[in-house]
Amino acid sequence: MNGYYPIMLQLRGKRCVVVGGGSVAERKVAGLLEAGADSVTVVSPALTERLERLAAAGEIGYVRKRYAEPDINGAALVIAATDDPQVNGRVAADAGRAGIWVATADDAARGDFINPAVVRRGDLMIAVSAAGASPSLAVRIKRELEEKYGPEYAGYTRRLGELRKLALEKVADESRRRDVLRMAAEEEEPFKEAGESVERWLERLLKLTER
Ligand SMILES: C[C@@]1(CC(=O)O)c2cc3[nH]c(cc4nc(cc5[nH]c(cc(n2)[C@H]1CCC(=O)O)[C@@](C)(CC(=O)O)[C@@H]5CCC(=O)O)C(CC(=O)O)=C4CCC(=O)O)c(CCC(=O)O)c3CC(=O)O
Ligand SMILES: NC(=O)C1=CN([C@@H]2O[C@H](COP(=O)(O)OP(=O)(O)OC[C@H]3O[C@@H](n4cnc5c(N)ncnc54)[C@H](O)[C@@H]3O)[C@@H](O)[C@H]2O)C=CC1
Repeated sequence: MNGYYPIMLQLRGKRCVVVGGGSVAERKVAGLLEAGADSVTVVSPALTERLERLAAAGEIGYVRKRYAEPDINGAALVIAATDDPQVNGRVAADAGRAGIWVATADDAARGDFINPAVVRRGDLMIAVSAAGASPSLAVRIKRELEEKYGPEYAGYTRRLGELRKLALEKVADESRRRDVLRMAAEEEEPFKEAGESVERWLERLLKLTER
């Protein structure tokens, strides 16, 4: 069994380098951009059409050549996604020596992290991993979760965030505040009340927690 520690990384302002420009690299780049990474550079002699477009639009940096060690200078995160296991191995070794977090698309054992399958609904993020045993299982479970947690959860999560901010300001009693916030996250029909202002929502929940 593989042990992994799940964390949510803030990538804003961090240099991310993807080595390789094929279909796997394209998926990894898309994931980095969705996560808000603002400094993504691809190193590869060739790019997919979509990566070409992203490079032309300035959304990603592009170094048109085969990988060499200096390409990962100053990186915080590196993903090796070429179709050449030897190149991926060199990237992993170079990054390892430089103390840079690295993942390899062809052999998880050589890297420091792996990418889970992800459902994003605004600030709500659900990540599924089988630690490399079966990417297809992670994808299947992601699809099931997409059905259960639809696009409406983006707005619901945003409102919960606003409610929590307001409660932190207005409800001094810690245990009552915790009750209110737990109830808000468990409301049976959270979307029925979507027209309700956050202030009214808080009032209603406070009434429900009155002894
Ligand atoms: C270890 C890991 C390392 C990493 O890449 O991070 C890894 C490794 C490998 N994947 C392989 C194959 C496939 N990968 C996918 C898809 C995804 N793979 C992803 C993650 C991971 N893949 C990490 C572990 C995830 C975990 O378990 O937690 C996802 C979830 C996220 C992402 O890539 O961002 C993304 C779905 C995105 C989405 O749809 O949401 C599909 C299905 C498809 O393409 O539809 C197939 C074919 C079917 C199959 O094999 O099941 C191969 C064999 C290659 C070969 O045959 O040569 C290896 C190499 C190996 O196993 O050593
Ligand atoms: N982790 C995952 O989710 C998956 C991983 N894989 C693995 O990922 C590998 C790559 O798959 P694809 O993207 O489909 O292959 P691909 O053939 O579409 O792309 C390979 C890319 O690597 C580039 N490349 C080759 N040598 C290079 C070098 N020396 N320096 C920089 N770039 C170089 C090529 O120009 C090309 O852009 C596969 O060989 C497989 O082992 C495959 C499927 C899923």
